[in-house]
Amino acid sequence: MVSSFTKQLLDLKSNLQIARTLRLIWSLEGRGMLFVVAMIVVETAFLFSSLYALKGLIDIIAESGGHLGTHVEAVIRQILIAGALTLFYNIARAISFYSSEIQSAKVAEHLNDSIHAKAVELDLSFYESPGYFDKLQRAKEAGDGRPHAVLMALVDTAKNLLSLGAIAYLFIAIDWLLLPIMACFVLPTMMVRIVYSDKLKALRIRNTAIERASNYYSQLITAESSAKEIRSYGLGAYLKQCYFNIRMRLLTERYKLTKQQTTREIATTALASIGFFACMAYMVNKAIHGAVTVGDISIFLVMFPQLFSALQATTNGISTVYQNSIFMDSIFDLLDLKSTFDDPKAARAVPQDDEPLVLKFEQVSFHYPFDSRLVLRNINLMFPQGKIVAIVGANGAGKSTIIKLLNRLYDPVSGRITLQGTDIRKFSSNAYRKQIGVVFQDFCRYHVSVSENIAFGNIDLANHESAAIKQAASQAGAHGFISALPKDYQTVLGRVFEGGSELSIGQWQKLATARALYHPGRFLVLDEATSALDTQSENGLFASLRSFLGTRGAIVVSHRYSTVKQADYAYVLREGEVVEEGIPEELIAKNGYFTALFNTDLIYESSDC
Ligand SMILES: Nc1ncnc2c1ncn2[C@@H]1O[C@H](COP(=O)(O)OP(=O)(O)OP(=O)(O)O)[C@@H](O)[C@H]1O
Repeated sequence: MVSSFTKQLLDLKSNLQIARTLRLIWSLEGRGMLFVVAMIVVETAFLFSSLYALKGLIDIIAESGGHLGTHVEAVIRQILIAGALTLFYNIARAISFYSSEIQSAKVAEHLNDSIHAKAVELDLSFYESPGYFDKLQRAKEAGDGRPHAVLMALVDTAKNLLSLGAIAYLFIAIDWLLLPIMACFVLPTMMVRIVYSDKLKALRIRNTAIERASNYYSQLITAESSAKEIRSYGLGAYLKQCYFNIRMRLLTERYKLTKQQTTREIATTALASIGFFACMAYMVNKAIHGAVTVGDISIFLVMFPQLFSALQATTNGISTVYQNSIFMDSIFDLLDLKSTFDDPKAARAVPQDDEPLVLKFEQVSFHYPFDSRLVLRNINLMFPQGKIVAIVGANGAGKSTIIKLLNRLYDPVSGRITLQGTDIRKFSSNAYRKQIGVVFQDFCRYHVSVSENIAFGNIDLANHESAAIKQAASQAGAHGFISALPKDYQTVLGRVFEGGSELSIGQWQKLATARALYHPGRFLVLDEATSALDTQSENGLFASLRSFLGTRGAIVVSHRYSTVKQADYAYVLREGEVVEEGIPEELIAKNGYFTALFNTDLIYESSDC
């Protein structure tokens, strides 16, 4: 038992996390926290002074031997002192409670902000790693209240130690023997608590992975994204059972431990009660012989439960500090992650002149961060501003990967991507990305207003002109359905918020296109941006694409010939390599892989003619 307690105290990693947590709190809310600590000390001082004043009062009453008349003044003075101290104690307690709540909320907000800043700062490769998700999930699970919990547990422990010191002083003042006698009877209960809090902590760590599995099932059962399939495949009962089985496994282990703890605690608290009565008998015996006063006995009666709870709170406090430090570990793990690509210290300015820009892939090869398989091999591509360039290929050929590299979400493993002859790694990634508006294949549906959905395309703009937003929507073919929404451009979308309107997948896709068109970049990337559009909408978009592109360049990924044939140039990708390239009509004439890819479309086209 003792070894587990000392193990906790000597656990170096936990100690480092506690120190770092305190440094974090200090850096965020140092003064406020000092105030909280000071108020707690003041509160404790008032509590024990008021108790001591009460003891004095009882002693005066007892000494008067039933003739209070001669002691009235002393009694009134003592009552006033005890009353004033109790009042000050209550005020100090209220102030320390209020200030600690405020400080805790402030620290929690700062911490949430840091976690969000880290999630935004890290590059996309982190989202490929299950390890990152584990860290993010653990940090989120740890909760923003942990630093405060560590601090409060430390402060409470200090406060309880102060109380123990004050109680010990009072007991010694009555009779020093009381202290060792009670320690013998009370300590076993404390030990049981320490040992079982340690065992509970170990159980929690052991079961983290199972706990996550149960969270996964719970999320699956309740999420909107899985609601349709769960109903149509009738998966509800099965998934519910999976969740239940895991929870039962977790609960059974927990119950077993709690049961053991309870039986041991019953025995040790019985021992503590024996200790209490032994001390009482000892005190009464001394009182009979006039060695202690009635005030001493009264204060002993008041102090004994205080001693018990202060000891209990001290040991619990130490356990809480260490348990919370494990959670802080998860938060610090996340905050310590470093982005894998750093912007250059002296970043080049992205060319702003009117001269048309050219983006180039030069001998680019690439594999994803956690997969050594090359998905692009020595590819050369050219995207000039003012032209529409198509990238075509079968599923898995590497088209979307090119778009991710183009947007500098990853860097090539060899070769380079250039803008106007300069390696794009020499620009700041934010400034570079401002040149490219993208509709990703798996675009995002923002559950905010229609206007915001479009304005997100150029969030740095100070004022969003509603005419410009409408223009982007019209170009994307979205204006019609937006006008029919209850509050047209001010309608909140999705079902996450009260009164939101849901769109069809095709309508969401048109909105994503409007967002990219609203983007100020000189290139527009459409990665299968019309996959959910009806033929009429798709034809409408591409028929006018060239006119509203103006001087911008476009890079279009599509599986439909009707779209690809609008391009000035096309690259044909097969298993990560460019196997054909040229003007679409010439590629058809070649009758090679390009023609094979669009065979069915071509048959339809010719039958339409
Ligand atoms: N995050 C990833 N980690 C590892 N491999 C990936 C990742 N994303 C894609 N891949 C692999 O890279 C290859 C190219 O994928 P990519 O998404 O670029 O294909 P695509 O041509 O866009 O296909 P589709 O037409 O189906 O959209 C595939 O073999 C795929 O398995």
